Amino acid sequence: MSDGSDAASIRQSAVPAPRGAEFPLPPAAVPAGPHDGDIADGLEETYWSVYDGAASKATVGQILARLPRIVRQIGRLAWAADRTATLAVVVLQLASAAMTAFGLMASVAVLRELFAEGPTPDRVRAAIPQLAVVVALLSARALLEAGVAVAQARVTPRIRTALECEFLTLTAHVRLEVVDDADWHDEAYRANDRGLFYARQIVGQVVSLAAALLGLVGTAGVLGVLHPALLPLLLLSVLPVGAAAVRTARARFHSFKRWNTLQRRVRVFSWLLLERDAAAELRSDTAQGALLEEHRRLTTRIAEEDTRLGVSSAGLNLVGRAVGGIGTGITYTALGAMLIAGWLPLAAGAGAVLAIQAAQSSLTRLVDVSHLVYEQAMWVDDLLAFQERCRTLQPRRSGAPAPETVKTIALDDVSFTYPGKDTPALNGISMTLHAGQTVAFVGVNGSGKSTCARLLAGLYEPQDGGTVRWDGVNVLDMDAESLQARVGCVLQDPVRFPFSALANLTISRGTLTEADPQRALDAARASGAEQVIAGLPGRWEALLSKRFRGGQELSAGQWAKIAVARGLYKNAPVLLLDEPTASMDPRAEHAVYEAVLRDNPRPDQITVLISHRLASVVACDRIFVFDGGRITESGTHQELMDLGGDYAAMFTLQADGYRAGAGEAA
Ligand SMILES: Nc1ncnc2c1ncn2[C@@H]1O[C@H](COP(=O)(O)OP(=O)(O)OP(=O)(O)O)[C@@H](O)[C@H]1O
Repeated sequence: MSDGSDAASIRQSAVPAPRGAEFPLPPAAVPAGPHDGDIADGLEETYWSVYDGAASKATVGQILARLPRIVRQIGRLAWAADRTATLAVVVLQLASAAMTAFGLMASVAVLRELFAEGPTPDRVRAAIPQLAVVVALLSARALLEAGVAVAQARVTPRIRTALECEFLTLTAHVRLEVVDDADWHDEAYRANDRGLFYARQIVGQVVSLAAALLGLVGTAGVLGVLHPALLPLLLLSVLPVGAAAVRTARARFHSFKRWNTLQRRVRVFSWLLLERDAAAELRSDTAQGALLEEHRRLTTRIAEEDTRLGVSSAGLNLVGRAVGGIGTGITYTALGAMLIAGWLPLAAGAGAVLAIQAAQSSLTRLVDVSHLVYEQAMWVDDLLAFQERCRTLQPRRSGAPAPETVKTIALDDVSFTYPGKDTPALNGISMTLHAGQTVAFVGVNGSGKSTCARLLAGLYEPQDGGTVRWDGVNVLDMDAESLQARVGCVLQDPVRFPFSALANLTISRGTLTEADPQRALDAARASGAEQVIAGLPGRWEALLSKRFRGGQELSAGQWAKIAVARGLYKNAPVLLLDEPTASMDPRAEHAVYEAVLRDNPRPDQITVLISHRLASVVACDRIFVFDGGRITESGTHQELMDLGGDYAAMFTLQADGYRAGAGEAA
């Protein structure tokens, strides 16, 4: 051990020099939110709003050109989800459109009887059978539409469930380094948040689109039967209505985008004001007022946007109706001329008026829904493209399963760079670990310890030709997930599974329902989780989450013990402990190390311990010191102390701290 003056000089060399003045002062006014500049502008550019307002930018031609593909795509999804229900939707929808057309023809027949020569009572009596037909057809249409709604209600949730299951299966299995990629994460969030949501909505919209289109075709057919010259007349009447509907739909989508942007921002503030995790800090920072002020400012803007949208919609509707009115005026004038010229009987003229009105309302609906479908299809496309991408990012499923036991793991020239990073996290690491050994990884923050552990766990794969071999077999020749099943990992920030205490252990063996009671008890004893679980009402069955009724709250240290128990319960040939005791009290930490590292050495297990508290690694068989992604020193504690390098400097610094504290206390 070095004397005091040596320790002081080592300490001085180990402590990094203070940063120079190159780091600029922050501005005096804090930007209010997660995005600089104007709120709406900042949020509009976020990854998740990429397709918001797409329908307001697309031309009518673009929308029309895409619609058939969208309908085919949704049809395929529906067909795969439920063939019978999909077929029912199509057949019933067609039948309902036919009923509408026949209903119109029957109405013309009623009018013909009413406009015929003769006394009024006779004319009314003569019209009664045709009236009965109209009523029967309308009733049949109502029944068919109800049938469409029932079939649609069957198929829609199935599409959503099928897509959601596929989405989660694919994303939950992608390789770990993919999840580290911020772009992938953004896409996953977007697909989950929007794609799945709109996938459910779009089915109903496509059905409405088909209904509106069939309605339009049906009325055109009726007009063609009444008189072919009525068809150009229909065009004259519906075109201005269509143009007005396009304008209104665009304005609505544009405004919706702005509204949505603000709404998302408001949710951030409501979440912060409500969320349990933020509650303590919010109060201690006395920040409620500041957040409420921001919330109020945004909700005021939303209210303004709502009013603006309402006023502009009213204006656009008025213009639309005026334009439509001109079209209708021209149509009716032409219709009148045809009647005067005797081209058309009066009853057919009245029927034409009914048909034109029906066509106008079908067209308005068609324009509205096609904009909606166009925009929603962007999100659904996005989801499907993301799923395709995830299919190419799955772990290796070829190769033999990893062996149940391992004697030696050898890393040779292993390098690894995280996606999007320029500098490697690991750079030419070589080491050999033997069963029965406990090794430690130490080093400054960011030196590559956890990355190396994850490579050992098969969670990452070596790049640039480096190899990891289990008993001589390259891990790249093994099934990736079977390899991961052979490594128990306890991480510094363990997942707090909102399940029972027992399920929090069994999950490490891939099950929430089947337990090995003796193994669970042994793991709980060795980790110190036994006392935690014993103190819970319900013990093993206690639910570890306050989010649910009857759930229990654990402290960070208690969660750490559960996490260690989980790692031990896995009973794998390799156990990685990545700063598992950082949040434990000193006695609990000591107990874990005693239990895991000293009392319970397993000749068939390789244990890797990552720790910044160097007192806990003293007893390890070998210590690897990491710096900048390389191993700079390795050996036993004594060998490294004798070397007088970084490890000795760090160890002495920590030991000195305790000694100084003890001196002051004395
Ligand atoms: N998921 C990630 N994505 C991108 N870079 C990462 C990721 N995880 C770690 N890194 C980077 O890789 C380098 C090594 O990180 P690593 O977590 O392996 O260090 P460490 O020695 O375990 O650090 P610590 O002691 O702070 O836990 C660091 O520069 C870090 O910023």
